[in-house]
Amino acid sequence: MEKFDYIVVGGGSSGCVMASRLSEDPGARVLLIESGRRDDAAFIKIPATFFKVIEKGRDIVAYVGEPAEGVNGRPSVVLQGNVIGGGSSVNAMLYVRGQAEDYDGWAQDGNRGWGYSDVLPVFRDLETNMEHSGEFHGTEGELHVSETGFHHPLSRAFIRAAQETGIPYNPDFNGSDQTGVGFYQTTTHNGRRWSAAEAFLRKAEKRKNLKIITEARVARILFEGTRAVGVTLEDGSRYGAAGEVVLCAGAIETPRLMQLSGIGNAKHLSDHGIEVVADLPGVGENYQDHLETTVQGVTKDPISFYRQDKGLRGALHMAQYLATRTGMLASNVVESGGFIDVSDVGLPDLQLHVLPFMVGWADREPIEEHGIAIGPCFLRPKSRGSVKLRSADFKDAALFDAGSFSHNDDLEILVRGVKKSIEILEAPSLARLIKRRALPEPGIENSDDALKDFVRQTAKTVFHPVGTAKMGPDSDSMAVVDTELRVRGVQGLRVADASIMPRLVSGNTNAPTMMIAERGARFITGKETLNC
Ligand SMILES: Cc1cc2nc3c(=O)[nH]c(=O)nc-3n(C[C@H](O)[C@H](O)[C@H](O)COP(=O)(O)OP(=O)(O)OC[C@H]3O[C@@H](n4cnc5c(N)ncnc54)[C@H](O)[C@@H]3O)c2cc1C
Repeated sequence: MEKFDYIVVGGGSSGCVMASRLSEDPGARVLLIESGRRDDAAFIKIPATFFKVIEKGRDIVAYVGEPAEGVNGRPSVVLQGNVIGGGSSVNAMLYVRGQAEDYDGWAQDGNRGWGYSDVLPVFRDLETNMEHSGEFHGTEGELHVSETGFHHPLSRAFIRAAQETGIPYNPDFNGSDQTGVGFYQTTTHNGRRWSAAEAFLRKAEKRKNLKIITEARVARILFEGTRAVGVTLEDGSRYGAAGEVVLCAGAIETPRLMQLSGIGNAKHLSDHGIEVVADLPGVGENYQDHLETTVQGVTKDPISFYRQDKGLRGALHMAQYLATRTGMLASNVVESGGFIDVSDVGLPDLQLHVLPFMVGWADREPIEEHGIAIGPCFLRPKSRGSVKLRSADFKDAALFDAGSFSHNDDLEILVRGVKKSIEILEAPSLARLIKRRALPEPGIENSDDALKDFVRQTAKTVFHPVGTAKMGPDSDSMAVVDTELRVRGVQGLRVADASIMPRLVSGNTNAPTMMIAERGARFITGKETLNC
């Protein structure tokens, strides 16, 4: 059995950061195992073609949840990256950290050392921001953050229209106040996607002490007693870890791997004939995700992204992009949006993702016309779901319940979000471009019941699953990892991905997940300690 000091399971957003940091010490032998292929596909690199990556499906996995009452019996379909870079190679590239209050809330729940003042320096250390500098932004990190070089006229019109409804313009959602509308900062650099792989792995993969295996799935963590000592792959091959195994497989696969390996709710594991290594009832529980619905308007003129990838027009966009890295293909598509407080709670509780075309979903064909889509998305869900085992067989998909709208407040926020989005669509700067509203059907905003039904029928994830191996203090019986991300009840095992978030942050999850991995690596290498 080949032996390493550290084995990192999953080469996604967190795994790239982790493998890069652990291999900085030339004396440490590090193995990174990724189930997907390398991130060589051209569509991964070009910002606007991330839709093609999703359409083609080669570099993503779709997790299909149980049909849920909250979404009119529809199953949740949650896409996740299955490629080097993981989510950061297939996502919409929005760089958003969330609110200071998110992290202060984690700390108030007993996670000492995870307040905003603790995590802000880490965000800054990782970042090179092309526009912003000062208290909130870094200028020397590996992660390039910039505004894309292309802003669609519909994105600009949205920003003006939203201001006409009273929402302020905000040039920096990662600054002192998240409130407002504007252009998103993105993980792009010189017109290309800047994934965690580009930022952290490209340099590290040249090191002799880092071995990367792709297209290989970890099936189980190996234990000697309660110490993690390695992993077994699907094909039966084994690798040893003299130091630690670090789980970075994402919020669906990480808890599944833990359960398959004997870490989880003892009763659930025993029901599937799995020998219990550690009884941790929190594994796979506390699943949270962001859901959004959609408000769409058909434009008078053929100005949107609709069919811009086809025929001669598509070829011209590609030629411009290849020659100059500019034009529509340099756009991350979800260029604009914002954060608003629709429930008068004193902080934004709703995010808007705006697309300069009318998008469909797994169970909803796109409207075949030019238009704009405004996606209201709740920020701090109260609903909870779970990831459990269907069987002890690794090949069986997880029994996954997204818990969509299991708490009514989440539904109410989206109803308010739809009303606000309609108001924006009807404000002068957009109204002059819009021929008719396509979704929701005009008139239904007069009935809250009809709006609720519309939300249940159209709500979809924005692919931010977290929380299934949550961090928490000793007093929390559902905590899976301690504040240095060590799995409770065992030795030599940590989780350093999106699973550890106790509560979902108020925004997109890629930047927070990389921050978590960076801290995890600092704890492992002893660069930082919380003495927990
Ligand atoms: C389509 C999409 C759009 C998104 N848009 C945005 C956005 O614009 N901005 C933003 O901030 N966030 C966005 N996100 C979310 C963000 O990308 C994720 O929160 C983040 O990537 C999670 O990082 P992670 O390391 O926890 O998991 P991942 O990045 O998913 O990494 C997990 C990795 O582990 C691998 N893996 C899983 N199981 C195994 C196994 N058994 N053996 C070996 N390898 C395994 C997977 O293939 C994957 O590469 C988006 C996500 C998606 C899918």
